[in-house]
Amino acid sequence: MLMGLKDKQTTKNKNFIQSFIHAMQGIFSLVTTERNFRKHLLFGMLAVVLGLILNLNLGQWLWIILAIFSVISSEALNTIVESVVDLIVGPKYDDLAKKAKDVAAGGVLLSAAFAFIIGVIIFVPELVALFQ
Ligand SMILES: Nc1ncnc2c1ncn2[C@@H]1O[C@H](COP(=O)(O)OP(=O)(O)OP(=O)(O)O)[C@@H](O)[C@H]1O
Repeated sequence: MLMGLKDKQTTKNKNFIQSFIHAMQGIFSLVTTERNFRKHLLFGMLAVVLGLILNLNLGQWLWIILAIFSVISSEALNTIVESVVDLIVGPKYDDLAKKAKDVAAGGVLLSAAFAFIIGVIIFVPELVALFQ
C-alpha cells in the first residue's frame, strides 16, 4: 500500500516503491518548508532557462547540472543537520549544536560559491558574445 504524508511508519521500508515514496516526501518537505531551498531551486531553474536560450553545449550543461545538484544537495544536508540538532538539543543553547548548524550552513555557502563561479565562467562569455 502507498504510504501517505501522515503515515507513522518507523520500521524499515518494505520495497523500492516505499523507499521512493519516502524519498519523494523528503523532497516535498524541503520544497514546502525550506525557504532557502526554494530560492536555490529558483536560481537553478533560471540557469536552465538561460542555458536553453544561449543553447549551451554538452560540456557546459554538465557543469551547470553539477552546480545545481551540488547546491540543492547541500541544502538537503543542511536541513538534515538542523532537524537532527533540534531533535537532540531542542530550543536550548549548545556550543556543539551551534557548530553543527554553522558548519552545515557554511557547506551550503561553499556550494553556492562554486555554483556562482561556474555560472560566471559559463554564462559571462556566452552573454558577451551574444551582444558583440
Ligand atoms: N540549539 C542551538 N544552540 C546554539 N546555536 C544555535 C542553536 N540553534 C540555532 N543556533 C544558531 O542559530 C543559527 C540559525 O539556526 P537555524 O539553522 O536553526 O535557523 P535557520 O534560519 O533555519 O538557518 P538557515 O538560514 O541556515 O536555514 C545557527 O546557524 C546557529 O548559529
